[in-house]
Amino acid sequence: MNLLWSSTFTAALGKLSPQEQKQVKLTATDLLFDPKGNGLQQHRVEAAPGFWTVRVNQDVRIVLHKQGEQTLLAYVGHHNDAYRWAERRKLVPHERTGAMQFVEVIDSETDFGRERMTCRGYVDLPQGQTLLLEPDLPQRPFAGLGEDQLLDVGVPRDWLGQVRDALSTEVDELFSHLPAEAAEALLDFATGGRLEDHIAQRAEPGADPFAHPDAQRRFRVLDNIEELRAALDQPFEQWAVFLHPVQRALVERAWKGPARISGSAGTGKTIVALHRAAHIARSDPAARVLLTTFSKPLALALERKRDVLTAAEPELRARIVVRPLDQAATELYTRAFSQPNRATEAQVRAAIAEARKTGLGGALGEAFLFEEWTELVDAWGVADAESYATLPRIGRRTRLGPQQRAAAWGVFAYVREWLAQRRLVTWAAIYGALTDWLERGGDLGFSHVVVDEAQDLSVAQVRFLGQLGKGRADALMLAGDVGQRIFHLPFSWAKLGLDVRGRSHCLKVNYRTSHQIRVAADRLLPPAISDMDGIEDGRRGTVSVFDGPEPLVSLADDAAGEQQAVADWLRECLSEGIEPHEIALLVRSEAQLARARAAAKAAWLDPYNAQGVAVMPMHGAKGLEFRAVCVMACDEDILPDPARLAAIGDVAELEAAYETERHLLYVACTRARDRLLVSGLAPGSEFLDDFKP
Ligand SMILES: Nc1ncnc2c1ncn2[C@@H]1O[C@H](COP(=O)(O)OP(=O)(O)OP(=O)(O)O)[C@@H](O)[C@H]1O
Repeated sequence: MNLLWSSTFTAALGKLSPQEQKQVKLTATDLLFDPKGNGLQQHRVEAAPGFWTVRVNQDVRIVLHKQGEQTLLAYVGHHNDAYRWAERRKLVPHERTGAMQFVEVIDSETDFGRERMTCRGYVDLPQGQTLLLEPDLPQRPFAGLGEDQLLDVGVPRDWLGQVRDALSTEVDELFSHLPAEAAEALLDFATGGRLEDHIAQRAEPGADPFAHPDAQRRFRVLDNIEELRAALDQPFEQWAVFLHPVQRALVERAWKGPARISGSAGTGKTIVALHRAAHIARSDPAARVLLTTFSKPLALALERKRDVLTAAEPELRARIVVRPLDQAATELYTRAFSQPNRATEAQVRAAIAEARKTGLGGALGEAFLFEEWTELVDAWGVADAESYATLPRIGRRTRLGPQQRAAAWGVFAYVREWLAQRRLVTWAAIYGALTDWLERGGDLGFSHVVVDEAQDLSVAQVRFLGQLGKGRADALMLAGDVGQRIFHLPFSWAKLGLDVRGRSHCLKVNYRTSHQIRVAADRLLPPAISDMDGIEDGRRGTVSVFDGPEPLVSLADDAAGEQQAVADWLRECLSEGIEPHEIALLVRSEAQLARARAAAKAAWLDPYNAQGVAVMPMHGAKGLEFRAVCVMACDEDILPDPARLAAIGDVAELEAAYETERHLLYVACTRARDRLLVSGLAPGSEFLDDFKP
């Protein structure tokens, strides 16, 4: 017998109480041992051929679909709900694509279409008459689409009429009844995209309908008891089991060099990175994979996800090592050389200041010299005046004449000496030494490296990774979004030896953020952003898989007013069942944290209850997600941060720094799944003009 698992079962299991979930797990495990279910009470669902129910307890039933030797865990719910679910579904391969689908039976009495004509095109006049507002009259966005076009993207034949008839006010409701591939295609079309971009792969005659890429995003074969246990233990982690066909293709692809996965926030780049690491380890028993990112909290989050993904494969887990990149580099450096004594940024700044006090550096400012040191001299390991004089100043915009370079070198030589006397090494020096060491044949200890949040790599890290990627065709994969670069100014990867041109792929389905929040956040950025190597990441054509309320912008006259507005919003979130730990208050920097804490406190009578809410600067929220987010203190003189702009030593970099501030607001807003409030003091940050429709 083959036991299959469906994403609808996962979603339904998550809605039951913990006690009921436990009982469901026991019954499901019994099924694997006793597939015929002889010891279990099973009943055919008369009105739905192929469907059966299995008794879990007095009230709860698992819905199975049986076909030959195949048993599919389809749904689970309370008695009447379970039967109703089964009675309204068919499990059939799509006639055009061949992908197995649950097709909903259309029931016009109780289902889709019933609310029609109570739509927004009408308003009530005071005297009780109704006026038709022509401009807002709902359209039928899919009326002009032909049968072939709809079948090509996976719309079931039964639903062709409903799709063509649907009014623009009904499409959200419509999508919730359609298979995901069809809903995504239609949503993209309704928001200006092309249906042709979503034509589904057609299965070969006789092919297994469950093996079709679109079927694999909702059905999974369970091979053994460990897999079933792992799936039941982590029932809500859909991402661990059901990949989008595009995600799966990228995970399993063979590359001819370093590859990059891009896509706007929430499109599953991290998920692809994780599955890629697991795929490599699975397909090559000798592989040892380093899965890395830039910060400790993000690495911890990756580690937790790795454990979920490899729960049934402990051997695999041991060969996927998760580390922040700096930690991995430190361990490698210690092994190759000795324990590094690392120089802090403050020490380097102090050395520069000292050099200038001795009269070095001419008219060049400290901020400029620090950037020149960090981005260029230190990053490239420049060791003498001659090399500096002829070094192409990649990524630096202000031109320096020979005399200015000579003056600057005086300072850098001083800093090098200052660090050497104290036996201090900078991060760039650590990465530089490792780059040279790799070039000389040093053994990394990993056969493959997968990097998440790659848009925030430093120059020295990119050089190191470039060297590492030269070894084998698919040794390196990077995931990142240039629109979320918040720590460094842009620079060319290719010029540093890391060339992903022709191997860069953009994900377009957003799993995290509601359609409404994503659309508003996308307005903060240009529709397409090119990196310094000319690779363009388009945001157009991205679709979200669910809807939610419109994001709100609230500008108050004073801090007390903002506090009140945010506290009201927090209470509203709680009244909707959102837990405190599912909410975040984000601010530009540490200095505004007190404003956020005051708002959290004001929302609760008992301030200790406020502790569950995450309050942090925007930078710290990178890679995280929450059901509800309030981005606070978006004041005119806080965002963009005037201190950061003032610290830019090279005026030619100002625009890039300004864009980075904009990215930061984008990152903060896209942490929200369902609800987003952006607040501040009037007139508010200039970026908010773009955020509003
Ligand atoms: N195939 C999938 N099925 C279900 N959920 C998914 C899938 N892929 C991604 N997700 C979910 O979507 C959310 C965003 O995914 P992820 O963090 O990988 O996106 P990202 O592109 O890395 O985002 P960011 O750029 O903001 O870091 C997560 O909650 C993740 O579990």
